[in-house]
Amino acid sequence: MCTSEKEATAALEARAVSKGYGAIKALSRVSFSVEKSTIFGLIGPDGGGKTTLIRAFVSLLTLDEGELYFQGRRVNKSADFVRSHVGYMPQRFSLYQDLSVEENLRFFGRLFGVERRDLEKRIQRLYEFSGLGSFTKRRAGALSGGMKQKLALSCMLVHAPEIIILDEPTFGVDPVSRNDFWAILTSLRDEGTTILVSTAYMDEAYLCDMVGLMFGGKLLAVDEPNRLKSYYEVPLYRAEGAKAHQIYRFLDESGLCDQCNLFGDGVHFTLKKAEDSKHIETLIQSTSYTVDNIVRIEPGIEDLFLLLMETKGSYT
Ligand SMILES: Nc1ncnc2c1ncn2[C@@H]1O[C@H](COP(=O)(O)OP(=O)(O)OP(=O)(O)O)[C@@H](O)[C@H]1O
Repeated sequence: MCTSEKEATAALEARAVSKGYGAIKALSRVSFSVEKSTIFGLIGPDGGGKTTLIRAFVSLLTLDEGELYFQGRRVNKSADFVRSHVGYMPQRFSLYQDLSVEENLRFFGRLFGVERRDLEKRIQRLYEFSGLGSFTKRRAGALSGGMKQKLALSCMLVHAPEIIILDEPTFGVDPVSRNDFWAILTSLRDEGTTILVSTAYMDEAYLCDMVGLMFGGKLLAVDEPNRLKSYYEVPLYRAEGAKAHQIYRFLDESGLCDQCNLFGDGVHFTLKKAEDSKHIETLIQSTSYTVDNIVRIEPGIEDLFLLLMETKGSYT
C-alpha cells in the first residue's frame, strides 16, 4: 500500500507534533499513524510524553506545532466527530464511587446521550465483556483496582465509540486483571474498534499490533513488536553470577562492549568484536568475579529501549 493510501485509511494520525513546557520538550516532532481496527501501543517510561500526546489527541491541550487527525479530519476542527466517535479513558478516570456498577454505567450512558433501549442492550453486552455482571449492585468504591479499571473502560464504551484512547489503563493493576483487561481490548479490536493505548509495562508491547517506543518526547521506533528485535544487528549475551553488579562493572570498564546493562541478577551485553565471544567467559573468570553462565539471548523490549535511547534518544 502506498503512503497516501495508508494516510487516507488511518484511523488516527500524528504529523510532526511538538509541545514544550518551558525548557522541557514533552513532544518533539512525533509522527505515526494507526490503522483502523488495530491496537497501537505507546510504550515508554514515565515522563516520555505519552500523556501529553494522548491529551493533545482528545483536545485537552494545544500543540506548538504539527497536526493530529481522526480518519483524515483535523482533531481541533472536529469536536462533534470526536465527541460521538472517540472514547477517552484518562489515567484517573472519575467513576462515581458511591454509585453502583450499574448506576455508573447508566449515568455515563445518559451523559453520552445513549437512547434508553440501546443503553440496556449495551450494558448487558458490557457485563458479558467485562465480567462485571456478578457485581452490578456493588459500589464502585468497593471494587478491586482491576475491576474499577474494567468499569471505567465499560463506562467509556457505553456510547460505542469507534476509536478508543486509553492512558496507562493497567497502571497499578495486578497481573491477572491486566491479562483480563487486555483480553477485553483484543476482543474490541477484533470487533473493529481502533485502540491507542499507553503503558509503561514493556511486556504489554507484545499484545499490540504496532508499538511506538517513546522516550524524552520522541518516538524512537514504530514497528510491529516482533520486528523490534531485528534492530539488534549484533548478538546480545547475558552473563549471570552471584554478584552481577561486579560482572557489570568489569564488562562496562573492559572496553570490549558496545552495550552493557545490568538486568536484575544478570548483565546484558554486546561485543565490539565478534571474536571476543570465544574468550569473554575466561576473561571474566580470570578476575576475582564469578560468572556462572554466559548465553546468547533474544533482545527484549527493555534491551531495545536501552539501545535506542543510546543511539537516538539524544537527537534534537
Ligand atoms: N503541565 C505541565 N507543565 C510542565 N511540564 C509538564 C506538564 N505536563 C507534562 N510535563 C512534562 O512533560 C514531559 C512529558 O510528560 P508526560 O506526562 O506526557 O509523560 P508520560 O510518558 O505520560 O509520563 P507519565 O506516565 O508520568 O504521565 C515530562 O517531563 C513532564 O514532566
